[in-house]
Amino acid sequence: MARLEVDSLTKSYGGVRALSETSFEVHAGEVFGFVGSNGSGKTTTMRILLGVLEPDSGEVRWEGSPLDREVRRRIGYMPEERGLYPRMKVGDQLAYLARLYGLDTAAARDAVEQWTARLGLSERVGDEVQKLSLGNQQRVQLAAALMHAPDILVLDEPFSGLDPVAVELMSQVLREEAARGVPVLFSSHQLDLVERLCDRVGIIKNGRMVASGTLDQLRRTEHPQWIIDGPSSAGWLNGVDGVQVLETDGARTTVEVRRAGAEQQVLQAAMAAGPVREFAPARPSLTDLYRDVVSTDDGQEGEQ
Ligand SMILES: Nc1ncnc2c1ncn2[C@@H]1O[C@H](COP(=O)(O)OP(=O)(O)OP(=O)(O)O)[C@@H](O)[C@H]1O
Repeated sequence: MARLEVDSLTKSYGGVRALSETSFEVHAGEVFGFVGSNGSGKTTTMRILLGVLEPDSGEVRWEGSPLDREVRRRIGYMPEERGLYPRMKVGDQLAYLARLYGLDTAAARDAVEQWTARLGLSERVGDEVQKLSLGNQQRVQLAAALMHAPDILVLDEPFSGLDPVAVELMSQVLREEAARGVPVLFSSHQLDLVERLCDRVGIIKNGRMVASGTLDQLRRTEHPQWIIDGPSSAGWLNGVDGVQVLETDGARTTVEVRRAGAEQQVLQAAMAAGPVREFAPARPSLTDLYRDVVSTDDGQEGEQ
């Protein structure tokens, strides 16, 4: 299957190490969410993908071969610093970019019409970009990335600052592009949105990819969590070894099980103390998983 492979990228800016052996893959037809704190290396990775920045070592491959100029022309990119000409009209701007990507005049006109309609910009085609709201400028930026029906989509924080309707529209468009077979890579700090939209997620910390996979793969941690809705105060747990209480809220208790099979003893202890209404594995959200992964002290803090 076609895939975009980011293989062991390392990059420093002077003395600042931005990326350390960062690796991950985005498969054709999947939406991949790239998350990490400010300054963790997402934009640097994307710029290397685009070829505007050279890595110190490592490479990026598409269908098994290093990315060359031809493949890079087939990438649709939405940069973090939105690169539109403020005084140019929306339609002219998009047509101009489409021509740069090699479309002829008629194909460029069709692409402008198609994408301005799809992104709710038909009424704005004749307006100068600078007269649009920031959210609408972002829609134009997405249209610009899609003009040439790209083979790969790379979007740096495409959702930041969008209202819920625009978020929904952009999410649909990204899913449609993935359904067309395009690998879609985007960065975001909106973890609930990433959880809803993505097939797989990569978490980067201090320039290192510290976790990647589907949500279920990320949830399969060494220490599963269980929720018990039953006897209150969790005092009944005293005496069960290999279990840590993470949260207790009256009758509802969440525990982390650190010894294989200990959850059965948790259940027995709970039932011995009173009626149990629910006993189930917890499904941590991406926000929970992210907090765990990012707060783990891996000794890399401050590494140069
Ligand atoms: N042009 C540059 N010169 C020097 N340092 C840089 C430059 N660009 C990025 N950095 C540093 O590299 C590290 C990674 O930055 P990068 O912009 O890739 O992070 P990011 O994950 O995209 O952050 P954000 O979520 O804030 O956009 C940071 O420490 C940043 O300060």
